[in-house]
Amino acid sequence: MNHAVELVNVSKTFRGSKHRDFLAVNGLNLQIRDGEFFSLLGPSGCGKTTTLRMIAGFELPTTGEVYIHGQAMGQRPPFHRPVNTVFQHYALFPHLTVAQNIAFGLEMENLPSAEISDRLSQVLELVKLTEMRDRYPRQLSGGQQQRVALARSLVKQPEVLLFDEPLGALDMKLRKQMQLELKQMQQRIGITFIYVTHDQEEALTMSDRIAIMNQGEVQQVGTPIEIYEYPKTRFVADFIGDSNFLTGRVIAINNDQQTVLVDESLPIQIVAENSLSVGQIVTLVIRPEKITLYPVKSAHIPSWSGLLEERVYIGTDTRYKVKLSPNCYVMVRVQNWHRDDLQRYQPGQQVEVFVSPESIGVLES
Ligand SMILES: Nc1ncnc2c1ncn2[C@@H]1O[C@H](COP(=O)(O)OP(=O)(O)OP(=O)(O)O)[C@@H](O)[C@H]1O
Repeated sequence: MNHAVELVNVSKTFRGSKHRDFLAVNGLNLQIRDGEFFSLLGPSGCGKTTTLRMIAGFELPTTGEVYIHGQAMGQRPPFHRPVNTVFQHYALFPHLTVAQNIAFGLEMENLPSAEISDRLSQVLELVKLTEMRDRYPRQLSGGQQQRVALARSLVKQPEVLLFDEPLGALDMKLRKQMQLELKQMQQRIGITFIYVTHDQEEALTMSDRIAIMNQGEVQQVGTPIEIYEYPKTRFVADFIGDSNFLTGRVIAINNDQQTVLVDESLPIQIVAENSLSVGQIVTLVIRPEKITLYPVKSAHIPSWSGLLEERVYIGTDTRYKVKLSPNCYVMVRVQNWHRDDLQRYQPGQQVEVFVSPESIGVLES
């Protein structure tokens, strides 16, 4: 398969003061496909920006190699790489119009004016700024300024576009709108986007695939559905969305269903991808919204009995805290379909807690 970008065993150590070195990126192997919207997601300081800067050529790896369309980048400077970076702080020239800002890079390359004009009109159309071509940056909204910054990169026709938290400065509503616009634009032009963000919802909304990073290492690479529904590590399950983590011991295995005992008194059926053995200690990952509450026990539905201790109304959903045993609690999220649902369960009430075996993740621990 043709990879747009490949990182082979890439590490970056920064020399600190008093010879204290800092390993910001540790033995990264990544393959980013041609035409893919790929995000690097992780908490502050996990090495996302450093990884992006090594692809762009602003930093050189301490070890390993970056390949772009099969070519080793070695020590090539940024302007000799077929990539372009869109930053959060888009420095538009205040004294140049939208069109002049976008065409600036092409003029520096001394391209023929007919070609500049053609490419400019195409890109203006693409980012829907044709009507605003003669305005100055101060006459534009934040979102429009961001589109000019994007157009300025697109007009250079890079094979790969790199984004470092490009929407960080925008307010929530505009940010959401720009997320959709960016995604649609990427699909229209079909080039590879590599996108750095610490915002999980943003990554889930826009990406074809996501790499979750922590402390300089990739924890998991997958589609948004794979990452959310099948987290492979506790870090991923905790970082993306909310999770209940329950420690359990495998007590029985029959066919593809296993029975796990949680907190030594609460049996539950699970379906594990990997083979488990009786006696093994595992961590169960249960998303709060995968849990169903019932007011009374049913003979047909296996459930845990619990005491509803807390209820928090959060608009779209209500969040409950249910005590299953003296040391074991679960958080439950129930969607507020009808206004009547809001009063259905009261703190102090006994409830039944049900989770389908297919909805339970298993981490071996
Ligand atoms: N030039 C540098 N010199 C020394 N340390 C650096 C340098 N650049 C980054 N680091 C350190 O490397 C680590 C990774 O930084 P990086 O900017 O890649 O993280 P990040 O995941 O992008 O975080 P953020 O979301 O906060 O930007 C951090 O601990 C940072 O302090």
